[in-house]
Amino acid sequence: MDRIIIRGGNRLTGRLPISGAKNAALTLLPCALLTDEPLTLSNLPRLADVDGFGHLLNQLGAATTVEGTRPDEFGRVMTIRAGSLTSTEAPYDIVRKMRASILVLGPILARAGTARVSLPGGCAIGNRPIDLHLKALEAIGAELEMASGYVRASAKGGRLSGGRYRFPVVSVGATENVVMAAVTARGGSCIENAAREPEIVDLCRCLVAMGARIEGIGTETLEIEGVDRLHAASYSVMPDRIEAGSYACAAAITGGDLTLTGVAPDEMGATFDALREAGVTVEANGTEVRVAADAPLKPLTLSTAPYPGFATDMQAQFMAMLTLANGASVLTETIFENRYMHVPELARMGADITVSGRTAVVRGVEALTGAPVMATDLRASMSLILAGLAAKGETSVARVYHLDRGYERLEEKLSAVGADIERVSDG
Ligand SMILES: CC(=O)N[C@H]1[C@@H](OP(=O)(O)OP(=O)(O)OC[C@H]2O[C@@H](n3ccc(=O)[nH]c3=O)[C@H](O)[C@@H]2O)O[C@H](CO)[C@@H](O)[C@@H]1O
Ligand SMILES: C=C(OP(=O)(O)O)C(=O)O
Repeated sequence: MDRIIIRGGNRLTGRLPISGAKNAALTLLPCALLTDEPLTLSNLPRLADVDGFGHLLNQLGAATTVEGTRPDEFGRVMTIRAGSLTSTEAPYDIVRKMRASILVLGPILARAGTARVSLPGGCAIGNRPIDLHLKALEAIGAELEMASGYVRASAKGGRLSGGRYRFPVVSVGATENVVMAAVTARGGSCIENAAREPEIVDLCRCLVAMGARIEGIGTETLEIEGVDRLHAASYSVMPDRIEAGSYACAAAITGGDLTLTGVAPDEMGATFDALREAGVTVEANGTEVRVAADAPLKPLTLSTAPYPGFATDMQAQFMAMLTLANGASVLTETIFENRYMHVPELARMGADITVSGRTAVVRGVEALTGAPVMATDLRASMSLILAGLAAKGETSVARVYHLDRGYERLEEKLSAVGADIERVSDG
């Protein structure tokens, strides 16, 4: 198993390219199941989850071809052609490893009139139920049956009817599933209290490029007019706002000066606001953003919330950064009940953090010290990398496969801007 070794203390400077967004890629890939014509996605990040999703599409009968495989290139272009579906089932083994596979439920059901998808179950960061995915699909004409850990969905008369659904709480995944299912329904749909994350906007724009009719994109009410069929399209995946935020924290925690390239600054709202509040310089110029810090960081009070609020996917990275702030910060996690697993690992590096329920109080310390630590989930892993970059001495981060789900060529990007970081394989 691989580990990442960091000898901390280097100030990061230079230009760092941002990849395509994992969380957009994983909802754009299943769109290919909605048409028998090819969907070409560019700026796809090279990540374990994207490869895994490609394999799932293959199992369902889609052919995939990939360009851009030169080792020195970032991103890839994948063309997916789902001429016909040879299977309508997403099995437990795949869904268990990659939770985003639940996002094939809506598209398979829309395309084939029936789908059988394993229930994902819990995961390290929380329970992650899918009841809202199912209720929203029911509202647009799905009939559901639960048996042996699977959900079997079918559309009355072989095609979804469309309908109205108001989410009781905002759900990114459930909004994605129901939108993909509704675009080819017989009638119209109205989805209220829909998630407004930029990744949902990316999804809707891709579907529109494929011939879907969607009004209200980027708002909490999506009006969808079902069309008989979708067609071929080419679409470029949006920049990864969480990767950009993570490297912005890397600049801040090392007192560095990084220019992030290939960013969509308008989608970075709460992350950049919080960095500025901490005293970090954030200057956007087109698709480039300079992030620089030269004074001790100020403490923050932050609470995670759906977009445009402060993203849960940034909570762990900010916590690492705030361990070195000049005072006490208060972080509240409102989306996932168990997303503080990085806390004991950061404490092993000298951080002073107290968790009580959903709230963590982070008291800034003078310095962190390197230590062997264990990654527990994707963003928790990044928080340990950030801590390691600033710590005195050597940090060894185990279970790097979590990072490989969401950060394209992390050690290469960081060493190019001055980090002393390497990946070692223990065989
Ligand atoms: C609103 C939010 O910040 N969503 C995050 C969530 O998306 P993801 O799609 O995984 O999760 P949801 O947005 O669906 O979950 C939001 C909340 O709704 C609850 N819920 C969800 C679905 C459901 O059927 N029933 C239910 O009760 C969840 O437990 C959670 O408390 O994790 C992703 C990966 O970290 C992040 O990129 C998303 O930003
Ligand atoms: C937890 C994350 O992703 P996933 O929903 O794919 O587990 C994340 O992107 O932070």
